[in-house]
Amino acid sequence: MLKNVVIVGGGTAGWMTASYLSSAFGDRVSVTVVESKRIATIGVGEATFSTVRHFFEYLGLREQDWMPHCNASYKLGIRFENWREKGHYFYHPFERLRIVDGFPMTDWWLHKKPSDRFDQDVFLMASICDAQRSPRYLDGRLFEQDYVEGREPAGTPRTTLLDQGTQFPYAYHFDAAMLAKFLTGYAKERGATQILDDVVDVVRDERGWISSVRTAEHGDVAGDLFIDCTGFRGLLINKTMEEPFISFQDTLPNDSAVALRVPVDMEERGLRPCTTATAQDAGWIWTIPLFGRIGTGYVYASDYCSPEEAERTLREFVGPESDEMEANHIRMRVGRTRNAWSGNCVAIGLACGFVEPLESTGIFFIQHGIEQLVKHFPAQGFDPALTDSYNRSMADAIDGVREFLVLHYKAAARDDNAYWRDAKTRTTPDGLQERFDQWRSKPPAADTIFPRYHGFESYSYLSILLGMGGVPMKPTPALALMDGVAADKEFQMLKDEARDLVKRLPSQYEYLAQLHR
Ligand SMILES: Cc1cc2nc3c(=O)[nH]c(=O)nc-3n(C[C@H](O)[C@H](O)[C@H](O)COP(=O)(O)OP(=O)(O)OC[C@H]3O[C@@H](n4cnc5c(N)ncnc54)[C@H](O)[C@@H]3O)c2cc1C
Ligand SMILES: N[C@H](Cc1c[nH]c2cc(Cl)ccc12)C(=O)O
Repeated sequence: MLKNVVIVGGGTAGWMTASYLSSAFGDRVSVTVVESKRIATIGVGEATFSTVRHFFEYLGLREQDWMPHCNASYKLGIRFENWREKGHYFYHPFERLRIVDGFPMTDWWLHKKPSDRFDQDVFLMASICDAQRSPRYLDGRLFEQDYVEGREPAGTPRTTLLDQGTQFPYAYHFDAAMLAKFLTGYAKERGATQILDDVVDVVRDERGWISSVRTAEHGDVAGDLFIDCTGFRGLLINKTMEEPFISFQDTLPNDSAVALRVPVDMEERGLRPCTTATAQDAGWIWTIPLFGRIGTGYVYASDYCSPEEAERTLREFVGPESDEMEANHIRMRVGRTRNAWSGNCVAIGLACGFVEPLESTGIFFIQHGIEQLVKHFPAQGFDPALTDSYNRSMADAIDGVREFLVLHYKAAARDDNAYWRDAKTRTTPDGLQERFDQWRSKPPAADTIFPRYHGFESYSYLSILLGMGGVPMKPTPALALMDGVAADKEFQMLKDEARDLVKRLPSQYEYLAQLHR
């Protein structure tokens, strides 16, 4: 059996991988992380998917075990601002749609139009986010009793439902560097070895597979399986194994970012329980509220905006609190490595692939890559069928998210400059235009979205299409022939429940202040 795993890279990908493998295999597999002291991690990556809770559960970690160490807060969804026109906003929440008489509430919304805020009419989360409420009561109970959480107390045999479509009502925001540090401790306590050194060369055998990585001061580090977590560099998978990188630049032009970390007085400002994506002249600005500061950054297309202009725009957006803060300029490699697994080398994290963080998918790709690696873990012989299956799963997840992100720009009603007008006519990934044309007549459903697992369900597509406002959606004809009484009752119930929850739930600041105490 395969015994020695060597991970190169100590960012979020490196230490998430080391933690998970140490937790999965214990001392039956040796895990070594080689990370440079000289090369910085990307320094961003702070909002997640709701399925990240399976990662922490698999490690036997409860929220109170890790959140206080990472300035973590809750994310009930994403608030998209100014994508339709200035002043307009809507939410894409972690909340499935209720079904009435066989149709999702968005279909009934298109038919009855109870108000101009579809998100407030069909989701509870929109009101909870607007009121900056916590998803948990001060005694820790979750607002939505339907969610049976903690089925297995931490530490017993774990289940990971990542690809079985659990829908938990929230995700997290956390400080990426603090999480990597926390997971370093977790992994080392469970036997992982950390070597702080630069990999300066890679030794390959006669097959071209990696036999060891050569470090500057600690000699050669041999292994059976090598995990490339070196970020955009792709030191092992691209540079050594020569796996080509497929650029998505033709369909997703945002290739740059400038980020700031800004301390804020949360007691005074409050703590919105969601990520905000505010459209700009050449991209969009993220605002991620952590406990004690905000993470913010402008993701933009360098064809339409210079780094200096982007930094000016970001500082103006944030205001005087940003004056003393140093900006972190980032060039993004958008696309994916053709095969994440080649020979005895597997790329996880930015080395595997990346699309702009509009739907917080970077850490989702890492988690998916790790979970799939355990599911496809090789025997000594490395069965090519396992490698092929792994590569298909990773390619589908990244290609599916790419298509979903392109949809955001095609569906955005904004057309007030070349950047937003070009977004409507730019090349689309194969298959999207046909699906797009279908959705004009019949709203997206499970069988008409990207067909393979990529983390999103049809309600996410409906949220974006209805929120962005650029694609007129027709009501479903059948609803005009039905009495609709049950739908009216459901709209009223949603309104009553939302009002009641806003009244009863604590503010997110109140809940987190207690948790971080
Ligand atoms: C602007 C931006 C915003 C983002 N926002 C989000 C978000 O909100 N949500 C989300 O899920 N994802 C987000 N992401 C993606 C997320 O940041 C990454 O997925 C995550 O940080 C993983 O990075 P990594 O560990 O793969 O690479 P990195 O953080 O770049 O780490 C690379 C590691 O490799 C080491 N290394 C490199 N070369 C060598 C060498 N020769 N020898 C030894 N060590 C070496 C470095 O020292 C470092 O430790 C964002 C990305 C960008 C660019
Ligand atoms: N796997 C789903 C993906 C998902 C569902 N709703 C949202 C909302 C936002 Cl803001 C990001 C991702 C998703 C999940 O994580 O629940």
